[in-house]
This record gives sequence, structure tokens and C-alpha cells, in this order.
Amino acid sequence: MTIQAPEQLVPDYQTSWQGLSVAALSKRFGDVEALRDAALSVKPGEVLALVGPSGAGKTTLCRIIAGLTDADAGSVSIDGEDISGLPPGLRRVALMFESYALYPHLTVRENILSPLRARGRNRELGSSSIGFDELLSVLEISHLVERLPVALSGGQKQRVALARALIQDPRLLMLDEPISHLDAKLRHKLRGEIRRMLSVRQHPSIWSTPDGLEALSVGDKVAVIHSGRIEQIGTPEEIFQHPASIKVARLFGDPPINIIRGELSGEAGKAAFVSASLKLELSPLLQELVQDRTRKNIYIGVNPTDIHINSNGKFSGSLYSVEAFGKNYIVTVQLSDGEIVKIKTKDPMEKSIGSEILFNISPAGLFLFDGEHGTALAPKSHLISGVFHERGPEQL
Ligand SMILES: Nc1ncnc2c1ncn2[C@@H]1O[C@H](COP(=O)(O)OP(=O)(O)OP(=O)(O)O)[C@@H](O)[C@H]1O
Repeated sequence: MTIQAPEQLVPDYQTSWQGLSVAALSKRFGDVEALRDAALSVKPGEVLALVGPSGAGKTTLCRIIAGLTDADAGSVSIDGEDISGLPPGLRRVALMFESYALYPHLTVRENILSPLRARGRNRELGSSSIGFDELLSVLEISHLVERLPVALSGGQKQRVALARALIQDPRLLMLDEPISHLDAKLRHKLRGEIRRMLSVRQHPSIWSTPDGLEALSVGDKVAVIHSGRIEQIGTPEEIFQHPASIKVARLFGDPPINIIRGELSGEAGKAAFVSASLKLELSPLLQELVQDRTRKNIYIGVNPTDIHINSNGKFSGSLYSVEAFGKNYIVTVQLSDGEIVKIKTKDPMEKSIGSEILFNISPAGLFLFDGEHGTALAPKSHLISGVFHERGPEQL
């Protein structure tokens, strides 16, 4: 299987494309390459979740699209019109700033309504927006309307900034980390509520977040950005099931995927992954990879939910730590070579730290990545023959 490169997902937007299209955007701040050749597209009514770790380039990309930062190269188009040269005020792009950017001398009400008044509109609300009162009620800030920003907590300021973005009727809406500073309960509620509001809008939306699981839950499509490069664009299912690289895979899952370095071996005509403490037999379909010596060093990835503690398990390690999260436990196991593996289980762990833990790895849960660049080597269905070797490489 070939993983779809980001540029293949960008349409020929020159004339017919409806929605947002970004092509070959690059931006440097001195030595820092904040964006490199970024390309993506978002259709009307679609939500693109832009996910990446801190410093990946999410805010820079949003600011360039809004016209607040100049790109070194590339273009931004909406509905086929190149808006790269337009000043921010003429783009009709609403951006909720990660830093909130509230006017300190205006009340909450005035802040929220400021973009509509600034544009001299007769009507207060955009046609696709929900009502002012309803919006404030959903965001749980109705009681704050007459306050100044100085009298708000960080989470309250964030919701005011969010309301100010959501009340507009733009050609494109961008929310830069809209719920990152809220408590878990409110974050959970608003994730669904905002997603619901966006799903009935006619314009494209971008929702930027450092949280992989949030991106999977809110995006019709997910774009993964890392070190200024768009690593992969796809549906949430595609991104989760077929991450294009270790960088992508590591953003999803709680706790994140386990990555273990080892080698491909082709002894006796059988493809296998071998590390200092594990040996897994791989599918014969991977023989070609084994013969390609440049890929001898590889990484496997396995999600914590795909490792199962079992008294008859074929692999072993020593118990390093246990964390309890309500019904789930995160069990950390140290393998014989010092490698750490996280296991997510519903079963309480009764053993003491340092005890031997036996486990199996679910064949369907394995990913294979190139040892040099960390790019995906094969779809999961090609990875495992269903046979696991006995515990420890010394027994092979
Ligand atoms: N005005 C600036 N001057 C210098 N460097 C900058 C500037 N703005 C951004 N950068 C750098 O560009 C890179 C991308 O920053 P950006 O704010 O776009 O990342 P981000 O993904 O939004 O991060 P976060 O999630 O922490 O907000 C970072 O290395 C950042 O330090």
C-alpha cells in the first residue's frame, strides 16, 4: 500500500475548487523553518483538524491564511480566488487566536460582537451563526457578559474568544487550540457542541490542536504537521489505522504507541523483527523488505491496547510501574534490554514492582517503520503471519 502524500490531496483549485486551498506555503523566522511547502485543502462544510506538537507550525499556518503573517512563498485561495495579496480585513476569514487577543477595554459582550460591528454590518449575527444568547449559554459564559477581560480566568477568556469567532459568518473559520485551556469536563462537552455547530456551517473550518485524540474526534479530515511540514492528510480512520510515519503515530493513542527499534531478519526464509528482547515472525509478504538491506534497521509500533498481559504470554519483562485511571490501568514493563513498553489493561495489577510480567502482542496491532526516516513500510495486514516466537531471542 502506498500512503497518500499530502500534495496528492490538493485539488486543482485554480478555478473550480470551492473552499480553502493552500499551496506550497513556506515561512522562516531567522534560523527556524516554521513552515515548509505546506499544502492542504478544505471543502465547504468540512472541518480539517490540524494537529501537531508545540512549535510544529500550526499558528504560523493559521496566521498566514488570515493574512496576519506574510509567507515567504506559496499561495492561499478561497473558492478559487487567490487571496494571498489581500489585507486581513478583506479576507472574511475568522480566526480564534490561541492567545485570545481580547480587547482589554471592552466588555465580554462588546468583545464578542466586535468583529460584526467593525465590519459595519446592519445585522448582528451571520446567517449561519447561532443566536448570541444561545452561543453564550452553550459556552457557559452568559453570566460574564458585562465583565472586562481582566476579571476573567484563562478558561473564560478562551471561551469569549471562541464565541467571538463562532458568531461570525466568514468564508473560512479557524480555531487555534480552542479548548486547550479548559477543564476536562468542559473540554469534553464543548468538543461535541462546537463540532455540532460547525457541521451545519457552509464554510470550511480549521481546528488546530496539539491533542491527537481531539483531532480524530473533531475532524472530517486530519492534517498532521510536524517541524513545519505536513506529514499526512487523511480521514481520522486513515490516519489512525495507517500512520505515514512514527511522528504521526506518536500523536495518537493514550498513552502513545510503543516504538521499539530492531532489525528485519530473513533467517530460513522467514521474515522476522528482532530486537535485543523480542522476536516476532512477520508475514512472508514482507520478504522483499527483508532482502532490501537498506531497510535492515526498522522500528515496530504497537499500541498499548494491543499488548495483553497473560500468564502464558510469549514475551517477558519486569514490572516497572502501574498507574490506575478508574477502570483502566497503565502498566509499564521494562524489557531485558532496558526498553520500556506501556500496556493498557482493564485488569488490576496485583504483582509488585520488579516482578516478571508475561505478555502477548496482538498480531493485528503491529506497525512497521523505516529505521532511518521513520516512514511507514507496509500496511498492518502485511505484517504478521500470526505466529509468535517464544519468549526472548535467546530461544530462537
Ligand atoms: N514571530 C516569530 N518569531 C520567531 N519565531 C517564531 C515566530 N512565530 C513562530 N516562531 C517559531 O516558529 C515555529 C512554529 O511556531 P508556531 O507558533 O506556528 O507553532 P505551533 O504549532 O502553533 O505551536 P504551539 O502549539 O506551541 O502554539 C516555532 O519554532 C516558533 O518558535
